Amino acid sequence: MARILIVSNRVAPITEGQVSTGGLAVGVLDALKKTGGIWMGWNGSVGSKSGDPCSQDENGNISQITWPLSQRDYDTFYRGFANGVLWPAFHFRSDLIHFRDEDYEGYRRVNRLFAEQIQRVAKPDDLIWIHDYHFLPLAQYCRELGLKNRLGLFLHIPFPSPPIFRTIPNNDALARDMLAYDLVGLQTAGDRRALHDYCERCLGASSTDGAITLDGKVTRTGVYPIGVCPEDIQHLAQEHKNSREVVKLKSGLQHRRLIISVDRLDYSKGLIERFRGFERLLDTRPRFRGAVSFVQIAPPSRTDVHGYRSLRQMLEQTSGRINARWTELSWTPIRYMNRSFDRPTLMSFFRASQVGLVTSLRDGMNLVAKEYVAAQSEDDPGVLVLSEFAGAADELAEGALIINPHDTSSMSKALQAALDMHAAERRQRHQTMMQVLKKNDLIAWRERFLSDLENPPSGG
Ligand SMILES: O=P(O)(O)OC[C@H]1O[C@H](O[C@H]2O[C@H](CO)[C@@H](O)[C@H](O)[C@H]2O)[C@H](O)[C@@H](O)[C@@H]1O
Ligand SMILES: O=c1ccn([C@@H]2O[C@H](COP(=O)(O)OP(=O)(O)O)[C@@H](O)[C@H]2O)c(=O)[nH]1
Repeated sequence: MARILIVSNRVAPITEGQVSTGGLAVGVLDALKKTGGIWMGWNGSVGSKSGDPCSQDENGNISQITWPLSQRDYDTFYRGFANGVLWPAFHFRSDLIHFRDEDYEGYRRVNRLFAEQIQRVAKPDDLIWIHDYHFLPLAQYCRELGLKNRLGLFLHIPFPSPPIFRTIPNNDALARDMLAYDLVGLQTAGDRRALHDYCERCLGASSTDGAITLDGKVTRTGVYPIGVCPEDIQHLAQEHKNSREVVKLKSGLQHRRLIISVDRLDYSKGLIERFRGFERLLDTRPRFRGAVSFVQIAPPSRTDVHGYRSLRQMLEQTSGRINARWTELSWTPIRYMNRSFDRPTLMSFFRASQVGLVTSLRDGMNLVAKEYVAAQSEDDPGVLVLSEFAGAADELAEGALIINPHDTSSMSKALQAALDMHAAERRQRHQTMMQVLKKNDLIAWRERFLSDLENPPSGG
């Protein structure tokens, strides 16, 4: 296979022990470890000039080329347009859009800069795999610079329905530029349908199941649900099951049952709804009072983007209120932590719990849901309670308890059912989900996408 050049805004730290809390970085790193390749992107720091200094780090077969963003580019590209306009709209929260012309200009400027960085590194046969909403127009800029490589985009977040996509200023220009890619990959069939619908209805493109054609240019589309490496996770969870952190967790629980959730602190994850669902469980089913603890790990994310700070305040208020209402001298119902943990520790926490709770209001995939399942022991697995609005629900609906996070009472019923579920049913559900995770693992994700990128259908 050709050399792989990956481009994403967030690049995972490849140094052992450093925590990376976003699914894109976690998934791409694991996928790239097996084949090797080049990974280019932002180094996470704000400097005086975007793209300079550009540094190269080698780690095994992965070579990382990263650079800073200037304050202006960080503010306009990352904070302003990517996370203040595209992120809310793609997560069906047009009400949170904060549009400014200078942010859109910054978004385009940084996309041009990334195209120039790619041009410096790319060899003619490289397969260029670009990730996420930060780079909708990047292929167009690469083409303008004369790059002839195969260019693929994988969108990690949902694609909204046409009326919502249309709330994004300049939506038509963005979508047209997106069609400069050779292949656009999406997490679910629903996301792909929404992209096709928009291009047909609003751009006048023609579309078949696997391609969109506009002005004679064909863009292939595909559904590639990102996966995990279940065996690696099983191994991590098993290996760390008696680690210092797990011992601390268990001693705090004092043999109580554990419901666990792990998310970046983001309004798309349904954290307030989840706290209310847990409260309803305590309210309506007294036998769980003092008998179940809920641990919420929520590392802060995008703290300087509109909407995130107020969410944090609301969560503090809500968890504080619930705890003040129910806490006993020897029991605190919600342990809410604004910090991150490394993956081995998280996987061992998952294994030590009875319920994994994912309540996203919209989520591209939600790797935590898949990791939760993979980390369980086969003999005594925990139960996954999963929002129907996370991409993961498309694959795990048979084994998880599927909920609507807006329906507090059905959430609390699902929590009760999960806590009361007999071992035989838990094992059966776990097995069903593990089969899916093994079939659609991270390697399958990478190989299917890259093979479709490398081998266009005849005539494509
Ligand atoms: O880079 P940040 O701004 O700190 O945000 C972290 C990442 O969040 C998003 O992750 C998504 O990708 C996951 C893997 O495919 C998927 O499971 C999840 O549903 C998505 O929300 C974002 O898409 C990434 O670009 C960010 O790096
Ligand atoms: O303290 C933490 C919290 C999360 N994660 C990882 O961050 C990723 C989150 O990905 P997900 O797809 O669930 O959501 P995203 O944050 O990308 O929207 C998962 O691999 C988690 O294991 C982590 O390593 N440490």
